[in-house]
Amino acid sequence: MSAQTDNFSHPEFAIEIEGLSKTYKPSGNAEPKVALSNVDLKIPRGSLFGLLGPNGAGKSTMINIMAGLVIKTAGTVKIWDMDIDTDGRNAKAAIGIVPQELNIDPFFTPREALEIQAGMYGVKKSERQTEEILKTIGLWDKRDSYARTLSGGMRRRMLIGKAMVHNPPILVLDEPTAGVDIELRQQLWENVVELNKRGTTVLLTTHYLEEAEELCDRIAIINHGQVVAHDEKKRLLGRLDAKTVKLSVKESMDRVPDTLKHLDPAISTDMDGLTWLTISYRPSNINAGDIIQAVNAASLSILDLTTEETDLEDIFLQLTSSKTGAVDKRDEQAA
Ligand SMILES: Nc1ncnc2c1ncn2[C@@H]1O[C@H](COP(=O)(O)OP(=O)(O)OP(=O)(O)O)[C@@H](O)[C@H]1O
Repeated sequence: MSAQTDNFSHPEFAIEIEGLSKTYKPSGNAEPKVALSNVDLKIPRGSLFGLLGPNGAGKSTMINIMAGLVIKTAGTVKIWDMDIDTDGRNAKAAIGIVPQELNIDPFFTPREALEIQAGMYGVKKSERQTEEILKTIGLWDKRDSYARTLSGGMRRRMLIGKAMVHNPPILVLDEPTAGVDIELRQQLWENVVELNKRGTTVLLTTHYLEEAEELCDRIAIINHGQVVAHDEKKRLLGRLDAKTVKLSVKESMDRVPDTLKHLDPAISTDMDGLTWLTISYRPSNINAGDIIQAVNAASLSILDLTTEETDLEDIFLQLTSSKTGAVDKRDEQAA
């Protein structure tokens, strides 16, 4: 099924957040809790956007503000170009939220659950797309089975289906594969990618770095209520200026040759007795070719070579390890 874009315009950004802050009021003697602090975030229409962050970073607060469940302290939020303050009803209609908890009534079948949800959203019977949605989420065969007989992955898909009944152009999935086993996770990923291909803008929050790395085309990392990075996935991965090259050499060695000292290699010997040089370098300063040349120039014969790329985990750790959450907005204009 295609996202309902007919009744909506085609804004450049599916979601536009500016200066968004949320401070939870204290209960008792507790301190007020700043959950979001001056967040700017633009989510392009059509993207499969990953919002990553450690526990307590502010992801759920952001989603709950979009859903109208939490009242923001300051800032503006536009959903499909509609301000949640001045056009809340329409803004809400443009978004379907798949909650984290598997709160499904066990005595309804997928077909019934979708029909009831459509009724709650005031979708006329003639306009309901229950069959199409059930086919899209791969539950057509199970349409008349009680939810209690469905697997965790199927229930999760049923929740996605429920979020789609009013045909919103944006789907927000809060930790969609939490507690779902690896095989079903793969199925769900395929489902989400398919929805995105058909035009739905998808925003997902996740703890699983590999999920964001595999699925998302854009990623924002949030920490301590601030966006610490936001970029296309490719650029984000290319951003950490660090790579490692490992070379095995024919010669055995107990100290670093003088001509290689500037590369600061670590020397190790593997189980087969081969000598390995591990060299970390900054691609912006030197390339692997120069390193190989230097090793050859030190009269060492290279037998084998591997390089280690930066992955999202390196970036995530680098950006979220600081206590204050250093704000790095270098590439935000790319949004
Ligand atoms: N109702 C509330 N009252 C007070 N503080 C809250 C409330 N809800 C959330 N917080 C606090 O605000 C901060 C952000 O929480 P939030 O749930 O948005 O983070 P999160 O990134 O979604 O984390 P998680 O992945 O664990 O759900 C946390 O420090 C949390 O303890």
